[in-house]
Amino acid sequence: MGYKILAINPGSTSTKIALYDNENEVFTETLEHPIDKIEKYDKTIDQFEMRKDLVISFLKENRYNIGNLSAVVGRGGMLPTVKSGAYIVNETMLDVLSNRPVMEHASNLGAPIAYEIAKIAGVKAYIYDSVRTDELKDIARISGMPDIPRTSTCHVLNTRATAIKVAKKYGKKYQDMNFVIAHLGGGISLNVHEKGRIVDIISDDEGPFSPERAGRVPCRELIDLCFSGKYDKKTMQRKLRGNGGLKAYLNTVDAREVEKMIKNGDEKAKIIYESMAYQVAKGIGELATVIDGKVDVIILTGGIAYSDMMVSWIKKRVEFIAPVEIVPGENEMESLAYGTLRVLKGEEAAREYEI
Ligand SMILES: Nc1ncnc2c1ncn2[C@@H]1O[C@H](COP(=O)(O)OP(=O)(O)O)[C@@H](O)[C@H]1O
Ligand SMILES: CCCC(=O)OP(=O)(O)O
Repeated sequence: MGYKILAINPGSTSTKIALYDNENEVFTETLEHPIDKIEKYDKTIDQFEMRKDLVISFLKENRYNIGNLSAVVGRGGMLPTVKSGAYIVNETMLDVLSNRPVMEHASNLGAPIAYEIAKIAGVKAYIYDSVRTDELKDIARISGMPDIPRTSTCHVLNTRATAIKVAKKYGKKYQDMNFVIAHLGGGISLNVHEKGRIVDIISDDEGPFSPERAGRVPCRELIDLCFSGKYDKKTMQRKLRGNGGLKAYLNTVDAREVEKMIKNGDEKAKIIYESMAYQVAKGIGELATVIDGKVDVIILTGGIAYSDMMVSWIKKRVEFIAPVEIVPGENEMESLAYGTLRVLKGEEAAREYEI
């Protein structure tokens, strides 16, 4: 039987949608949202109607019959804590994402949009491998400041699907291998998978800077800057996420642009870009210690893993730990669809969300 799955992935300035017929992609479309339109909304959830209407209009204009869908899946948002895999979207989840998400993030719109479209189709809506999947070991939760325990926020969707793929390539089960994975996108995060469980992570504010994020910065100076009176809270948040990293140093979030600058002899661009590689390598080394160095494979994934320059810089520092596999791209639409397909086929169970 052919399962038809609609995947919805809201990003900061676009909503990606994709239709899958079993494992086969029927189409992927990026619905762009001009920044001036997005900026007029106070909270992320306020963009719900606008983005949902755009998705439905696109499907109607292209004569896709919503009634034919078997399931709809959205990127899982900033929920307090969830397990890996699939959850059925329910009213409790929608309430949390609408009224008290852990953080403002476009992924908070994934479940509500999926839910509305699934309602029209008369099928279930799911989220899969939410950014807030938290399987950390207790020892990983201690931060050094009791007020701020460590929790897990990282690129679970792509990294877990990629690890499952690489395990297959090695002729093994994901649950039988250990991976350290770096997702190199507009934001960078790393995680360590021990026998099928993400036991520790380095989130996008604990480690390497990235094209648009500052990563870990010296705390004392950060506090001073926050209280300097120079910046309001929103501006400080944007310095960490949105206007940090490559954007702050080189005024672009496009790694390809940075590589052009380097090829044209720009020394500043070179040291900044190489420092990003250096920090990613440091993160990989840090996470290797979590599993006593017993790393089967290191994986580099995300858009910047297309870059030979970046990959070679990271590889030379970490390949003494384990073989390095490169799986470029963010692969999120496929990961959402394949995860949901496993649920529809009965290979995995979907959880009911509760607080
Ligand atoms: N061939 C490439 N070489 C270097 N960087 C690339 C290449 N293709 C995409 N990128 C970079 O990947 C980043 C986006 O990563 P991606 O995982 O696709 O996005 P996001 O995290 O925004 O979803 C951008 O900085 C982009 O410049
Ligand atoms: C690191 C948590 C997930 C996240 O920030 O995703 P994006 O980089 O896609 O915004």
